Amino acid sequence: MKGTPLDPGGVTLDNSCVHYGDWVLLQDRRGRKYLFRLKEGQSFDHHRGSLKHEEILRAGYGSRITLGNGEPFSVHRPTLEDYVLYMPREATPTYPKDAAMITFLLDLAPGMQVLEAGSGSGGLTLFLARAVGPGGQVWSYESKARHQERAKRNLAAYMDSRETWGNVTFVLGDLREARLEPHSLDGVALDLMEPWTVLGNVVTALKVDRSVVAYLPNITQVVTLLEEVKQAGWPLQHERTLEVILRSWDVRPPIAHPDFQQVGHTAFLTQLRRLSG
Ligand SMILES: C[S@@+](CC[C@H](N)C(=O)[O-])C[C@H]1O[C@@H](n2cnc3c(N)ncnc32)[C@H](O)[C@@H]1O
Repeated sequence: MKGTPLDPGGVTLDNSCVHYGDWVLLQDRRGRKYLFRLKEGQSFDHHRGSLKHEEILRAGYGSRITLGNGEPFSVHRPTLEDYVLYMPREATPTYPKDAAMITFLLDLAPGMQVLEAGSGSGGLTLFLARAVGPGGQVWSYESKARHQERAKRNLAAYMDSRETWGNVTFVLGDLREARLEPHSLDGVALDLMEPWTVLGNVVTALKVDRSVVAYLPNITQVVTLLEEVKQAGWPLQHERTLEVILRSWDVRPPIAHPDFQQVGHTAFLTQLRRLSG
């Protein structure tokens, strides 16, 4: 219907349409995923046969397609989770379940200003950029040029085939030495080994009552972080430390049980909230 939320512009929205240059995710019947971009004249090669990119383009997103030997694949537009899990990396990206929870703990909304360090491979950057939207801003600090380059390329490649958000500023440098405007940030996400070394610089830039979330693989890091906060006397209140436990199931009746292979531990998320003191 014209003018409804389903068709805001009065035009038919076709979500299945794929173009050369777009990202495509092929999924086999066991759930294995293959991420690549469609290129004219190229083929997708699998140990059971190959598929011309042209055939995938004609089939479109949301379709089923078969290899010459009958092996079925479904064709999808990769989600942000797919993209971050399968994109090239220098540093290990924040795991998507944790990146999603970080945007939630920071209570990010369109138009907000958020800072992160380090950029790494740009995984968390993408989640933050999507949460604050085109009217917001992500300041992404990274001390290693090689990592920053990878993050920039991953971001550009993701945006390429989509609307450009234009809301990420990459800064090459150590966050400890950054000159940040006081009370300018709605949130800070730290995915680095020693977050307590940058907190002193970040705390004054954070607006009162807003949060810093640190992503820490080891509980010993969480303990050190909380000790350092206490010792330094920063006006930060420990809100909570949590793990995001994701347990997938294999449901193909009569089979129905948790998957035998699971993602075990990734990291702890520690949320600290800025007080006015
Ligand atoms: C685990 S990676 C971050 C991964 C990133 N969150 C992602 O999703 O791709 C940690 C990064 O922090 C950077 N780093 C460590 N200490 C830093 C500091 N003081 N200032 C800026 N970057 C820092 C490292 O060089 C590394 O690239």
